Amino acid sequence: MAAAHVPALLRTMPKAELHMHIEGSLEPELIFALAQRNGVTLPYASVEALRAAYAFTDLQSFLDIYYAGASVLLQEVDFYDMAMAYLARAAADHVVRTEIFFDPQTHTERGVPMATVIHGLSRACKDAEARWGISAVLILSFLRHLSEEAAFETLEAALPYREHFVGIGLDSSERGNPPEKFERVFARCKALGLHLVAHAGEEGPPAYVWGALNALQVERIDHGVQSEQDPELMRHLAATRMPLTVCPLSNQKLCVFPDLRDHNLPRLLAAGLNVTVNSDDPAYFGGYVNDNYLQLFAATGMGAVQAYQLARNSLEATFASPAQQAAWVQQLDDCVAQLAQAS
Ligand SMILES: Nc1ncnc2[nH]cnc12
Ligand SMILES: [Zn+2]
Repeated sequence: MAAAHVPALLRTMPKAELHMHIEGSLEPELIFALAQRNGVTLPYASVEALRAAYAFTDLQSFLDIYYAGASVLLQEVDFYDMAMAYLARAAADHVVRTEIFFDPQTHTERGVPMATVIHGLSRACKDAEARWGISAVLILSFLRHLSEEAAFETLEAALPYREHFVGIGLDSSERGNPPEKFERVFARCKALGLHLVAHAGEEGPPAYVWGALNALQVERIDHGVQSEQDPELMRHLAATRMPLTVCPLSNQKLCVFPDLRDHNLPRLLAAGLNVTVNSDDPAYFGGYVNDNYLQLFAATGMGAVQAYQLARNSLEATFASPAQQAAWVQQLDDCVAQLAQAS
């Protein structure tokens, strides 16, 4: 396929998004609308002033603003509206499957009931599937700057709503909060039949990726870009085809890589790792999933072969059934064949 057709392929190919925090999809306009609806006073005078504060130096500088933004979410309809706005964008980007993180502790700590959070998000997932045909499921994420005891309490509070989420994750401040801190709660979740994923190797060392694999027994690594510092880990990730949910624009905005041109995704892919492309917190990092693909490919010069591989990896790394995955891969193959014919 000619290089000129690669952007069209990136835009239209069926893909899965496996690393997106729903609270990170809150656009400044929606933050202000929800603040007004709920009578919440924001420490920013306008949408523009809020957006101007999105100049991050590292993960923590982002998390401080991200948690402040989430403070406008109070009612079930707020969670519903936020998720529907994201799902409309994802469907427009030809996302056929999204596995959405949510951070219940960010809300329950402010007195919002677990049922309010989960019912609002879950209803949006169902309505989006009916309206746009997108398959959407939820992953409950524990905040790693809080204790394992707090994670256990959160799990207990969420279990009455077990049918509304497919797995659990681990996010927030990585440095100083190694995976081993959550070994027992992950073991309990595994026994409950939940899927397991964790952020590791975003800013933290390769030892945290090993910890997520060995102590937490995860099925995917979220980020994992620091794995490149450990050749043995690279060989292990390649040999096991462990999926890595990489987020290029996030890594650029949080200064993990100085520029998208320096991003190591092309090298990870060339080394045989099972890499996928995702948006992380699209409202804060300047783009949804197609923006991540388009900007990364423009910066690194990757082509159609890599585009196909990344989309296929994403579909096959979902928690959907093998038959469903195969049907999506067939859609991907049809899309590539159609574009090749037209070019
Ligand atoms: N990139 C990220 N890393 C860790 N926790 C997060 N929560 C939302 N986005 C995150
Ligand atoms: Zn993340």
